[in-house]
Amino acid sequence: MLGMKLPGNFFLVGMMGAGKTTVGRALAKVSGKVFYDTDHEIESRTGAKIPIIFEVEGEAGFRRREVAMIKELSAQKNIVLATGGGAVLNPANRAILRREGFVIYLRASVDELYLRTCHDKNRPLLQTENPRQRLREFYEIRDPLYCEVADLVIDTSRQSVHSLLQVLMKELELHADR
Ligand SMILES: Nc1ncnc2c1ncn2[C@@H]1O[C@H](COP(=O)(O)OP(=O)(O)O)[C@@H](O)[C@H]1O
Ligand SMILES: O=C(O)C1=C[C@@H](OP(=O)(O)O)[C@@H](O)[C@H](O)C1
Ligand SMILES: [Mg+2]
Repeated sequence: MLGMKLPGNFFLVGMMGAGKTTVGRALAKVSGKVFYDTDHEIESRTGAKIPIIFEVEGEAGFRRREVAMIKELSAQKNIVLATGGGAVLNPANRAILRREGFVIYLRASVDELYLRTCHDKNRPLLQTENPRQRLREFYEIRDPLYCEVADLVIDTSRQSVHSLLQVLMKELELHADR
């Protein structure tokens, strides 16, 4: 399984805490692709962390940077790209992701997403009095959008990153054979 060559780009979508960044980095390693994370690229280009960008430019400013970054990165070949959870809200992003690569939706329950994100202060949209409720509201809106763009849906609840990777590689091999 290690080092398996699979063609094209893999794009990871899903809610905050789904594991896009973590699983994406590991997937790039085993599939021999270059890893990018839109949030990390935006941070390194601006020299500012996501919460600061939200504070200075608002969510709208961040979303403008996000769509520009997705356009730029998705033009590359043979990459794994972890998107931010809100990327699918923009129809332009959905069209690009569908067109330029194989889209993997990492799904998780709201309870699990909450447990994975509640100690992290770097997600400005969850810095509210009731982050679990916020996640629930986002899930309602976004789950259909993730499904709309996905070529593959993987349930990540109660699955370790290691076992997810094995499931993922098996599924990707099957898809590559088709
Ligand atoms: N399958 C998993 N099981 C348990 N914890 C996970 C899993 N995937 C990711 N995590 C943890 O959840 C947190 C959020 O993961 P991250 O990769 O940043 O998610 P995302 O990029 O989708 O917001 C991290 O602390 C990560 O280690
Ligand atoms: O869901 C969202 O709207 C966001 C998700 C974050 O990325 P992760 O999904 O990697 O946490 C980051 O892009 C920003 O805080 C907004
Ligand atoms: Mg991430």
